[in-house]
Amino acid sequence: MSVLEQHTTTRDALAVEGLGLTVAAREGVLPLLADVTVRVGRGETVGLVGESGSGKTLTARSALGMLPRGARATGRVTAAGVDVLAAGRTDLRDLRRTRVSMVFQDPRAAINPLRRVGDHLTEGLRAGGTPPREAARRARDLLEQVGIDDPAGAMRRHPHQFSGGMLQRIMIAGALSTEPELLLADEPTTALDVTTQAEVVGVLRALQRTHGTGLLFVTHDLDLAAAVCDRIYVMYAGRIVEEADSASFAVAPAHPYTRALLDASPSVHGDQGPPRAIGGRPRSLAEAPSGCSFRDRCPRADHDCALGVPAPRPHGTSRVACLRPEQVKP
Ligand SMILES: Nc1ncnc2c1ncn2[C@@H]1O[C@H](COP(=O)(O)OP(=O)(O)OP(=O)(O)O)[C@@H](O)[C@H]1O
Repeated sequence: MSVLEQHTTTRDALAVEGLGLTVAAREGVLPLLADVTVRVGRGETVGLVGESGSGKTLTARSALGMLPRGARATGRVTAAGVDVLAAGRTDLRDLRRTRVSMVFQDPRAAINPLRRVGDHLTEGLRAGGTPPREAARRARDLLEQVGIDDPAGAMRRHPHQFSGGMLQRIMIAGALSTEPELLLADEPTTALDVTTQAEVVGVLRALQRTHGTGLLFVTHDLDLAAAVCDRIYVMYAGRIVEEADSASFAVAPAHPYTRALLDASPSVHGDQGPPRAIGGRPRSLAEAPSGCSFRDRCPRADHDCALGVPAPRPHGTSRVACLRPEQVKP
């Protein structure tokens, strides 16, 4: 059986199970991710949040088999039914072309400026065997769905003729053109102003729901994650430290790191006074202390936290990797 055929109707759009990632560096083997487990159901929106360098992008890219050069991976990554870490080049190419798409932070960096928008939008479909006329019709439909006026005219224009927000809408249309099972959106609105951000997120969510696509939404913006996602994973130093549904995430964070992130966020923490920056600086997995990686920045840490990496365990409606979780509010 080909790896492309290893699917059932009930499987998740994405299952990252115990993913570990290392790269060879001058100073030796450098760990980047450890025991990362992330699941995205079909049609579900799942957030991946954490400070810069926590491993969000590496985790998202693993779904496409886009690992850093020379990286060694352990664990299992199944995206749209494909065993990504075991898949060969052809299977990975097919996966990226039709079943899993990605929207990046900066649309201008992700589109060829010399090609017309229509060529960009139809290439995935044409590569999958859709006749050119049909591909063009589907692309115009999608442009209409993402709110682009005069879709036929837009198809003939070049990227520089659109604003950043409009171009990101076009990228979203392109990413969903092949009706993928999974969409990876890595900080898709960070480069946009706040009003445009809200519009683009609205478009993304509406289309994702219509198409039943699983969405992994990578962001450092907790407000946005809480507003957009069904469930949220919190990453710190290359590990998942908490998994929560978005309703309990903001009101009852379980991991002290999640609490600290919320306290540092301008508005999620509501009426608890001005934002408080997290003391110390974020660690990479390689430089994290032994035991719990967050313990040198954690107000609740004690000597037990140095003894080993806490295993994730249920806590209220969340799962948390902490020996001293926050009190869950009733
Ligand atoms: N090819 C590589 N070689 C060595 N280290 C790497 C490589 N790629 C990423 N890293 C390191 O792995 C860690 C996680 O990187 P990643 O890009 O996933 O973080 P992130 O959470 O997405 O951060 P940001 O929000 O800044 O994009 C960082 O410390 C980064 O420097």
